[in-house]
Amino acid sequence: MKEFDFIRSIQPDFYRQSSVVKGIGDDAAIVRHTNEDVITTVDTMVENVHFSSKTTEPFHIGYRALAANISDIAAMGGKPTSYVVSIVIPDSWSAADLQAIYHGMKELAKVFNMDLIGGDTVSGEQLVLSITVLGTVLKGKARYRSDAQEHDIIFVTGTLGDAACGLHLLLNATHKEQDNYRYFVKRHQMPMPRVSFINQCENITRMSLNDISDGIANEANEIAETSDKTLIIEYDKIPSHSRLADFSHEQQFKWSLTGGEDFELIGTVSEKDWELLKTIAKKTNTKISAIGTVRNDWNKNGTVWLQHNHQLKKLEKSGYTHLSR
Ligand SMILES: Nc1ncnc2c1ncn2[C@@H]1O[C@H](COP(=O)(O)OP(=O)(O)O)[C@@H](O)[C@H]1O
Ligand SMILES: Cc1ncc(C[n+]2csc(CCOP(=O)(O)OP(=O)(O)O)c2C)c(N)n1
Ligand SMILES: [Mg+2]
Ligand SMILES: [Mg+2]
Ligand SMILES: [Mg+2]
Repeated sequence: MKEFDFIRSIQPDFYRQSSVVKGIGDDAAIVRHTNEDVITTVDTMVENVHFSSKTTEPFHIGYRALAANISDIAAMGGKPTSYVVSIVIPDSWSAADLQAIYHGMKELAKVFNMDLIGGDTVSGEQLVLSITVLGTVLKGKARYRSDAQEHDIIFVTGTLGDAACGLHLLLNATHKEQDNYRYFVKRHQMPMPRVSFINQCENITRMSLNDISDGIANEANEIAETSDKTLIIEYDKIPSHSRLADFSHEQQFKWSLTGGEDFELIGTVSEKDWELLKTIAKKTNTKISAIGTVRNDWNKNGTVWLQHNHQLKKLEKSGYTHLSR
């Protein structure tokens, strides 16, 4: 397929958002927002780093790349509205595979009423998919990692370690075992960012917030550092799916703390807002768990501590990192 035919084939027939003034078809896209702050985020997925032929069908490559970006919009307390896609395509990828990648993005975009408004197409050695998502939040109402305060309750949505367990199964287990643990495999391939929950939280006066892409050991440390507070997390309170108990304690420990890619939210709220947060979670069908508290301890601020087996140990920033060599 030629570049122009490809672009024509992925061009949307209509735009859902009235904010799109110009979509695909000019030198750049134009969106117009007058009453909201605009959120912009980009994440890139690279073959054999974020996905491989063993772990993801082309459909899932598109789906989870967009999900990862939408999750960052949710982590700012916003609503995703549109996305821009940059793709590097090796010769070996068929036209049908490329359509499937876009189909994966389109399916998730439909859920959140989002529009594809532009992108870039390049040929290269390795499949790379980079997505920029735009979103909106009421003026001045964005949620920052730096807003944790003393006595806050630390919460997480959903269950942790699921996606890492799914990845482990996809890389190491038989098809039969993968079928037996379809839930975990699906959590890796088709994560669902927590947009509806966070968009119902407008009456929570203050909340620090981060999404879990690299594992809570990382994300909790980011909250502790930027808020200059001490986070105390109780390991036994970290929620996990009941079937994670089929795996070893070491695996459960590693996946739930450092596995990443669950695209759940971790945040902190004041004690007085905790009941309201639980009500919102119930209304939006969101599992929510209190996993610890925030302290202001001058000689520990900027760090996270894990209460486990009657011991309090420093939880290092030990999740997934790039450029580690
Ligand atoms: N290459 C880069 N150039 C400019 N800013 C970057 C680059 N990489 C990361 N950032 C910025 O650093 C911050 C942390 O990025 P990252 O750890 O990837 O966040 P997340 O885990 O939420 O995706 C973000 O503000 C991001 O925009
Ligand atoms: C084939 C394969 N190997 C390993 C992983 C695990 N993995 C890759 S990147 C990553 C962390 C999240 O990606 P990153 O680019 O750091 O996203 P960000 O933190 O910027 O949102 C993890 C756990 C994977 N998803 N697929
Ligand atoms: Mg990132
Ligand atoms: Mg993030
Ligand atoms: Mg990362």
